[in-house]
Amino acid sequence: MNEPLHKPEARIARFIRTNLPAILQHWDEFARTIPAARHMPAERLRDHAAGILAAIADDLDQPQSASEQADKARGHAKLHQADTQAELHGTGRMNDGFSANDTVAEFRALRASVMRLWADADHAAAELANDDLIRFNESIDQALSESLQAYFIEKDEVTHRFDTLLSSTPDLQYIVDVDGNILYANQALARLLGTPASEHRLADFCPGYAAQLGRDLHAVAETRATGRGELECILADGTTHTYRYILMPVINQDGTVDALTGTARNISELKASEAQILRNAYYDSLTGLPNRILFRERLEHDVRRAARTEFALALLFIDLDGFKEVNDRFGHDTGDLLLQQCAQRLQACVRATDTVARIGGDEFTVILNEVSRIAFVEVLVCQILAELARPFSIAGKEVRVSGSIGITVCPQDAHQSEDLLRNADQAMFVAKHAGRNRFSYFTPDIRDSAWARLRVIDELRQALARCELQVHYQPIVDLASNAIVKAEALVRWRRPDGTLVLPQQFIGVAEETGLIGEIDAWVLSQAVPCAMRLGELTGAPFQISVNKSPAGFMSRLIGHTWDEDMALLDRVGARIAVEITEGVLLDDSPGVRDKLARLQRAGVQFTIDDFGIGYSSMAYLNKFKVDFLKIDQSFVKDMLTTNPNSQIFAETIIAMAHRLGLKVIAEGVETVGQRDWLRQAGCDYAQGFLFSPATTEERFAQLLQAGAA
Ligand SMILES: Nc1nc2c(ncn2[C@@H]2O[C@H](COP(=O)(O)OP(=O)(O)OP(=O)(O)O)[C@@H](O)[C@H]2O)c(=O)[nH]1
Repeated sequence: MNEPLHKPEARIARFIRTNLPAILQHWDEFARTIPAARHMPAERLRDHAAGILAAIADDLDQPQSASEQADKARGHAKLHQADTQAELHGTGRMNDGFSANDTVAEFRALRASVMRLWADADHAAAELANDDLIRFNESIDQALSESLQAYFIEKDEVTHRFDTLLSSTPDLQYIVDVDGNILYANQALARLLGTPASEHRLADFCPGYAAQLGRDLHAVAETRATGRGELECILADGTTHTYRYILMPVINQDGTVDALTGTARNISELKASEAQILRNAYYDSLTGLPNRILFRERLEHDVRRAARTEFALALLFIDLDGFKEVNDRFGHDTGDLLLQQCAQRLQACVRATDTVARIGGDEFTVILNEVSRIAFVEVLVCQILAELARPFSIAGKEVRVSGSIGITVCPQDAHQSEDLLRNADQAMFVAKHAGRNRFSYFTPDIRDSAWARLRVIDELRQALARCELQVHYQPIVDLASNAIVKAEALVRWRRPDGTLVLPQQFIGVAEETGLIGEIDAWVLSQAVPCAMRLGELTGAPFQISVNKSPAGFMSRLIGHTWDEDMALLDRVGARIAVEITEGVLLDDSPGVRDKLARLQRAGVQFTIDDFGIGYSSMAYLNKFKVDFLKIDQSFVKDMLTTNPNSQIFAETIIAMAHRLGLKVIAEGVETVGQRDWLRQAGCDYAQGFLFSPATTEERFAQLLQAGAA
């Protein structure tokens, strides 16, 4: 059965439409008291209100059943099917930051404005209570209800979106009151807290920092400045994590602060990688010891501190002896393990306040602080030497090295860290050259001779560039015929002022610095054409021996000259004999073996120099084709005077060489007696001052043409 419809009464609708500007102006004044509306442009405020009033006026024009009217009074009827003006209003106000109360207040103001103007419009008081007014109120209630419903739907959606956003991050996000009680926690924080987050305080996820967080929260609330901090907490799984947190005040419109918002980020990985970067920059990755950079910083710091106390500081420079051989014999991995064990042994010898550092391949330094008596340093150094010389057990193998140690003392020897390091290095060098496995104190003499050595290195480099080196040739005589049959090329260094520098004054330095490679190559480049010229002179191939230093065989530095050597030697073959020491043949490394094989393929002959004073293992004579043995001059020198054993050695070498099909050359022959003895012992060749010292090619050619030395 159809309900009776109310006849439309359009008086208020008409009134609203006719008086809209006045109603809005009235409402406007009222609305201005709403805090959130204060900063909004007047038109936007009015547009919303005008829209709602228009919708209400339209509604009032519609016929209504009694139940529709009742529903409206409770806000349960919908004005239209599509989104109503009121719903749009609610959504808009939510997004404009209005509170629900503000939104309700707007409707109250609208209602009051219409009613006030309606009353002022001179209508009869009785008429005020008529259906129009009731319908108007019902409509406004319905609109208010729709607006609020839309407002809360929008609010829920926005909250959900924010919650999703905040929960998608692994960072902890929170809103807390000033005492740290949680008002909101995102999922990451809620998971850490376990039980509902609202039952917790922020510090509950990190109880050890409750006091710090409490202080920070109050400071932020008071100062309104953003607070920052770091805390470290042990999580439920027992792992320790570092969090960096931010706290920001939520400032109310009246300027007060009841809540704070913030995030806390787990920076444990960042911290770990920062620590790793720091370790890489300051620590040696193999041994874990401070590296050169940190060592320098500590030394500078310790030197400054020592200057403020009455204590001395001692600096030790330790270089392992024979470490290269460990690498060569057992492999680089064993070398690495040895360095690690050395580091541990060194560390175990010193106090926690001292520094052990690895500053290079097999070089370590030790800073000893607060040295009251130098005797203590010496005791410690002896202990270190003993520790390094004690066999190492690496992967089931026994490996042995030793150490050479230089010691310098601050302030006695120097005040600057740079000078101290140089002193200790120079003193180590002295210990090494005095026979290794020992220590040496720095002295001014050491500095002087180190400077002299540096000067020689410098001058030698220049000598090579300025062609100050010369090659002299010493005749090698056939003892049976007394004829010159070969020569040994020997390098000389004549300074521009005419002074001659003897080989023993620069060959050692050249070997240490790798310059020997260049020198050997240069000598060869002179000897090869000389051998050709002398051959033309005599009408038969003439052989010159050149020395090839062990460093020249082993050093990688001079690799570039090796190919140049071979280019020359491939052309001349047996006109060149290469003199090498036993040590070269004992070196089992592939690099040396390869070089010897290349020389042999070129047809070059080999002389073992200084035979009898080195390892004399002789096993290599079986493996490697040698052409000549050179009896060291030390045997020749005293064979007829002080040491008859030298004769026995010489006889033995000659007999053995001949049985192996090798020829023997005696060097350092100075007397007729020595020559005659060697001849009757069966020695094949000899060289020495008795025949001629090394001389220029011109003089040598004259000797050769004269037919005898
Ligand atoms: N296994 C290994 N070897 C290294 C490392 N750093 C440098 N070396 C090697 O260490 C050696 C150091 O050279 P030297 O000090 O001349 O060798 P040494 O045999 O101890 O010589 P002396 O000091 O004269 O006794 C070189 O052969 C380098 O290649 C490393 O980290 N691991």
